[in-house]
Amino acid sequence: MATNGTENGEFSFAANANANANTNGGKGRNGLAKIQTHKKKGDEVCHDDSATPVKAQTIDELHSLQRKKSAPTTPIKGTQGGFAAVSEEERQKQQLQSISASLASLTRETGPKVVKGDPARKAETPKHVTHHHHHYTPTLSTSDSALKFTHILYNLSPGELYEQAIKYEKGSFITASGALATLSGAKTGRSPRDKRVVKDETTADELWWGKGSPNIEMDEHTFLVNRERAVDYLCSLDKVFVNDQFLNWDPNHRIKVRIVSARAYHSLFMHNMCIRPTPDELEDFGTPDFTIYNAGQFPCNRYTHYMTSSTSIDLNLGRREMVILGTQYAGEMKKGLFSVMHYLMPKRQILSLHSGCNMGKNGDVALFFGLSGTGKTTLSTDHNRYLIGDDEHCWSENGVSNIEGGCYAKCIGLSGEKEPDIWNAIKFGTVLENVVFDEHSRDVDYSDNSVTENTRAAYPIEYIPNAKIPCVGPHPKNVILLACDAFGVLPPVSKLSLAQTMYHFISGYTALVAGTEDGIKEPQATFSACFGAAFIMLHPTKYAAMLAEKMRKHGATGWLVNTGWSGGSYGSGNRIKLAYTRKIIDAIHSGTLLDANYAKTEVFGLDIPTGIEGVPLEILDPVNTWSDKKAYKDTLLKLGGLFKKNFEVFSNYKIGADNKLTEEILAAGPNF
Ligand SMILES: Nc1ncnc2c1ncn2[C@@H]1O[C@H](COP(=O)(O)OP(=O)(O)OP(=O)(O)O)[C@@H](O)[C@H]1O
Ligand SMILES: O=C([O-])CC(=O)C(=O)O
Ligand SMILES: [Ca+2]
Ligand SMILES: [Mn+2]
Repeated sequence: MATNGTENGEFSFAANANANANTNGGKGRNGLAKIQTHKKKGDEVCHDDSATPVKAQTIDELHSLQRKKSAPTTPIKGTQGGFAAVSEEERQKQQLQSISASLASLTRETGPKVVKGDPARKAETPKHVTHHHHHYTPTLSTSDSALKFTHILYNLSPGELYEQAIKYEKGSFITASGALATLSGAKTGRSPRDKRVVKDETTADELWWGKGSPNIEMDEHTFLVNRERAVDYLCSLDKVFVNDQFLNWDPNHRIKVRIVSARAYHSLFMHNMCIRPTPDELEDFGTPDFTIYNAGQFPCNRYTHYMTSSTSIDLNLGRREMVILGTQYAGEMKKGLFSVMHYLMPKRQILSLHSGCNMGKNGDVALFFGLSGTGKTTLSTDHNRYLIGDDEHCWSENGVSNIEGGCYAKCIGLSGEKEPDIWNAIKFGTVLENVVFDEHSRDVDYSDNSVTENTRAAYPIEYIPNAKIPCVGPHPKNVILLACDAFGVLPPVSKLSLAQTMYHFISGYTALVAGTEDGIKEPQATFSACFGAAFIMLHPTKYAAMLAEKMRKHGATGWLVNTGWSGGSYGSGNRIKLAYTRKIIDAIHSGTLLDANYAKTEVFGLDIPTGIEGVPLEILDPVNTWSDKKAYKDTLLKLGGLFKKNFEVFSNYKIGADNKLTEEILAAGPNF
């Protein structure tokens, strides 16, 4: 035995100490006391750990053991009648060919060379390399871009996306509750004035264009210029994220979407917001019905026709493609796809709705319409009811279905006491946009609007404990129209006739408070047809007629709920307590409000209940809560006038089969 531990020419403190331990009773050669570990009887060698040895010879080998090779994302289908199905190798090749085809430039002969996997993992040599070839004969012309590989990070899991975000995207952090905090860059909300739709022979006739329409026209050629810009940008990167997912829980009307993006944040956001395919469904995915090219970090070219800023969100219904340039706000993808559904679904006699939706234990379904910030997510997330969805739905002959696989909740002022289900959904896997947190504890301060007022959480719907999965339900019984009336003159709740429901649906009113920085501002009335004019593709009366028809057929009751101010306008009154609004909503669901006694209000002619359990009597008629009665009347007339003015453009349109409903709707507005 070597005496100084230099066996094999190596020096080891442990070996040295052990050797000494045997010869001089615990004293090292230099007289220092040896650090004594448990000395087992009869064991002459002192081990510094008794665990079983690691099964690796090198550090690299050790690390390679840590990650188990996962089953292929999509398992190989069983063989049928002795004939082998497509081999895994072949299937992977086809999938990559499809992705290369998606990313193909329209002016060069081949799609990019794509390879699966993270370029950072050099050890893993690319196995499946694919080039997409157009059908004409390739020429020998080539470019630098044709020589390089683009790595495809395909349907990554939340864990993988967290790591990509944290390693490569500045501003990505794990919060104390496990969510991924991200920044969406310069844009923290949607850019409706930069959203363009290709006007071609078909869409020129089908879509709503002109005054009031959200569809700003662009031509096909300009679309292709922007598409090429986005595709070239994406292919120039070392890696892009590709998500293949679904929209719409109604299996007969499911839409396959592919999202190509440059950021892990975008991939995780869409992973949460769209419906996640099972491995089997992914295997049969084939060609997507719609593709998004999100090159949001790259601006559009101001020399390109139609471009008025560095942002452009372009929809081409004919090509079934959307291109995003110059905005990283993830909501553009969500709402862009919603626009597509607002086009595709009505073609199939299915009504698409900007609404939340939930269902009681007895199967009674309620829809919650309302503009941004009026309470769709907050009120459809109800501990006593099943959540079908918080924002986008379809109403077909078979009932309702959620379009999405996740929720997108506003976070400003969020508290665990007031909104426990949303609070608890902000955990591992959830994307938290633009929030502020403590740099050490990573506790989020939901009251902090330093980055933006529009802080958001995107989480899979199953993070809400009583989510109804699959997210479908029977025909709605109640249709609740939410308005956040910062003027404080609309009653907290009123029961609507069918004509009134249509009037308020087409009006799409809310009044939010403009920026609060330079002191108190006047409430700003917003009218947005169908409570989502920014996303509709056809004329509002088309959707209104479908809603009226469905409500009549299925005997649904309409309600108008003011989740805004009481006791005065913004500045003197206060926002109605969420607890009271919840009591009102409870009474609608249970049916007790349907049977209550009602009184009519002046100007708007609304039927207001004379009592609701758990809600102070005096707030039910807003006139009681204003100390200055004249100011109340003036404000009421002012708002009534705004409604009238807004509705003028709709007075020439026929809604439904005959003129009767149209006349009733026109008469159902404010009267003074
Ligand atoms: N009485 C009330 N009723 C409903 N919401 C209230 C009330 N008082 C305050 N709020 C707050 O208003 C906000 C409503 O936002 P919510 O996320 O539900 O909007 P949304 O209608 O889903 O909008 P979006 O379409 O933009 O997602 C929440 O922050 C909620 O806490
Ligand atoms: O789309 C968004 O950014 C948020 C949202 O739900 C809406 O505005 O209706
Ligand atoms: Ca919402
Ligand atoms: Mn919304």
